[in-house]
Amino acid sequence: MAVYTPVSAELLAAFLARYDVGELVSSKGIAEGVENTNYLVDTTTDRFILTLYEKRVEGGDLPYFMDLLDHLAASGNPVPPAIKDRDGTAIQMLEGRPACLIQFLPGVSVTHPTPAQAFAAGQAMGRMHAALADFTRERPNSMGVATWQPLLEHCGADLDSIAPGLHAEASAMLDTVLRDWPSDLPTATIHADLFPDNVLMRGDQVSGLIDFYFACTDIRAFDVAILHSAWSFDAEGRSVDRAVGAALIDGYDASFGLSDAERGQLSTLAKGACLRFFLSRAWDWLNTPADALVTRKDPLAYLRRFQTYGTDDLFP
Ligand SMILES: Nc1ncnc2c1ncn2[C@@H]1O[C@H](COP(=O)(O)OP(=O)(O)OP(=O)(O)O)[C@@H](O)[C@H]1O
Ligand SMILES: N[C@@H](CCO)C(=O)O
Repeated sequence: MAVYTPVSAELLAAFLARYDVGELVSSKGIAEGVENTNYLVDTTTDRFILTLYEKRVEGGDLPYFMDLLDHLAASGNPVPPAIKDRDGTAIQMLEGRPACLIQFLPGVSVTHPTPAQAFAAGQAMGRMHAALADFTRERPNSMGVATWQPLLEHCGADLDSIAPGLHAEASAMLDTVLRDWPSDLPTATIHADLFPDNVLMRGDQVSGLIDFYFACTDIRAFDVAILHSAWSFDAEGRSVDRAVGAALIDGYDASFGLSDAERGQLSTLAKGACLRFFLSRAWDWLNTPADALVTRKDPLAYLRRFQTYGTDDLFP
């Protein structure tokens, strides 16, 4: 369960008193997620998500994320803007962490996406990219290609405690990706973490896109590659569902589209996506505090995906 920072009922009730949202009825730590502390909060008027920003989210980046959400919401994308208190402030401090009260969106995250759901997710990403074409703010990717070598070095030989020989294998993965990484593809604002658990669905329709805290300026097609690597494998990364993968790309093409140059680099971008999530998971595996209520995610699930992108042509 991702609750790094416990919030008492008394403190939460006092926090909510800043807003016109009624009084606290109940709150519950949310099991999903590894990055931030999230509570589901019910008041006498509505349901909300309370997020306390933890390790990888810098407080100084929050105004960028809030502007991005406001921009997407204004253009009809199903994203949850932060609620403003009576003074018009969205970004607060709670238990020493930056915190926001966020609109709750209905829907569920799918665990085993169908091609129809994958099409809808690809289409939703395309609509998001279309809406972001005139979003002018920029943020470097804090988990982008330039960070992978230092992160690998920080993990160091400890990687071998996860699996024997893992440090050497990860170094070889990095060499491959850095050798092939494209430098001439269009950059734009991307979500950079659009996993199935960050897409809320009702049936085959997308009802919410959440968790924009890795959003940044990077190669736009990298977002599509991240989507592909996250959606078209089983959780352990052992088997790939080509129909789901193809549906993601078809959905994206239906609402935005890839150029031939972007399409030709998807395999390299997908390997980069695997390396990024392998490294963040490996770092967390080695460094998660013993008392954190969080379920660590398996880094090897992304090593296996990387291997599959290396052997199979998943973007014919
Ligand atoms: N606005 C929202 N509406 C409904 N549910 C939400 C909302 N925001 C978050 N959630 C729920 O909380 C869970 C965790 O949120 P989120 O994905 O933002 O956490 P995280 O720790 O940043 O996760 P991740 O590991 O994906 O980076 C989601 O899977 C979803 O169930
Ligand atoms: N979505 C990521 C967590 C964010 O870094 C993962 O599943 O590893």
